[in-house]
Amino acid sequence: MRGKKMDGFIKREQLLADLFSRWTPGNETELVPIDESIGRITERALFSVNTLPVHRTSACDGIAVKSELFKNGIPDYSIWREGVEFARADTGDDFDDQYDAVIMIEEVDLTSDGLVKFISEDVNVAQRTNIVAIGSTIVSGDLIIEANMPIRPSDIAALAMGGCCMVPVRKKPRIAFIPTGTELIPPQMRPKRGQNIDTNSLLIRETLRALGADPIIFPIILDDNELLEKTLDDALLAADVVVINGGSAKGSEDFNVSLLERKGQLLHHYVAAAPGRPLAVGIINDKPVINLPGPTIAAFFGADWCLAAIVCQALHIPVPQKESVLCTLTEDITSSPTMAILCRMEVKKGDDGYVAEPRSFRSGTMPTCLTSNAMYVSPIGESRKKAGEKIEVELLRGKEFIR
Ligand SMILES: Nc1nc2c(c(=O)[nH]1)N[C@H]1C(S)=C(S)[C@@H](COP(=O)(O)OP(=O)(O)OC[C@H]3O[C@@H](n4cnc5c(N)ncnc54)[C@H](O)[C@@H]3O)O[C@H]1N2
Ligand code: MOO
Repeated sequence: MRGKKMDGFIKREQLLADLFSRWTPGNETELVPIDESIGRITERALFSVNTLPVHRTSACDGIAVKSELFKNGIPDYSIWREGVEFARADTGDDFDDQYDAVIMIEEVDLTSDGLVKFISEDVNVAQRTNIVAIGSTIVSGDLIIEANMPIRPSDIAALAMGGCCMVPVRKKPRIAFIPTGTELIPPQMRPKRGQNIDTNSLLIRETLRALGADPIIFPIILDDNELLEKTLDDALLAADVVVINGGSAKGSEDFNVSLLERKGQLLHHYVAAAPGRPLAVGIINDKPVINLPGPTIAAFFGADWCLAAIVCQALHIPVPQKESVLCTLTEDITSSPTMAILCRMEVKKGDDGYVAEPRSFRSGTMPTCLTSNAMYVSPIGESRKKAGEKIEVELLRGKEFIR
């Protein structure tokens, strides 16, 4: 009996390289208001149109004075009046140009009738003492942020300082996702015999959003060749990339790969990565079309290595790297030397550093696998890892949540 075929498949890296050599993502950009720019990717380097401070300001809470009066030490201040010989000037305040230095408030007492007293004789005042110079925060023409950078809250503050209120960013790639399968029902319904819950529309929608794409989620499409073709045509009109989910293997209703072959160019079917070996990629009307395998964990892995790379290529950014930690493996894991095999892991704090417990997608329930906090992908060539061995696993949830 012929079992599962596990060799002769293309490696993930080569599949992506082949796709990217045949597909040039668009260079579309748009201007977004600064308050909607979080997470977007800068299209070009951005420079300040502002100079701040516009005029010199006080560097501390204090009183502004004329430094020339202090040439010979503290002058006779007994008749000083606020607004004449001195003025209040707190941190960041502008003040009248007759003053050119600021004395910290801790050095003086201000009386209720507007007089001032120096607390100590030991006060040095020179021109520009405690003064923030014009343009010392930012100068018109200064670089604020480079091109192809994701915008964070502190970047937004820098853009605001520089007067960049409409931000040129890369357009979010529109990724159509078509869930296929007559057996599928939405999560709000109770499954009956022969039915299965569509988990992947939500899984992929949120994955794509987090990657910076604009997902277009189609309704569940029955396993009907004509309907699938019509939906694919609609998706190609609406999106930059199309993902058809399910129907990727060899079942009697697995139409999608032949559809892809018929309508465009099929580049690869089956990849040296599991779960999700039957993943297919092709090009139709110069747009990538991915047939992502149906099982939830296969869709997860395919999204993690394939869809993430496609979105990042479209956004001109590198694929985000996950934080990894070195762990001691608690159980043997077997993989196939010809395949990159995903094993979800639960990383815990052990007596002697972190330990990683395998959460197999074959044994155990799926939620323990899907909600686990880490993943390990066996490199090609590796067939086994033994309990007690050290392995580097990638975290899927912050280190601070490891228990
Ligand atoms: N004879 C063979 N059978 C299978 C092979 C093979 O090489 N030869 N490959 C297996 C592998 S590996 C995978 S992975 C799956 C791929 O399945 P398909 O992409 O063809 O998906 P379907 O047949 O439509 O469904 C399989 C399974 O997944 C569920 N599914 C589909 N869509 C969703 C969704 N949106 N949300 C949740 N679950 C979904 C579907 O209900 C089925 O249970 O094929 C193996 N078989
Ligand atoms: O065995 Mo398949 O590679 O995805 O689950």
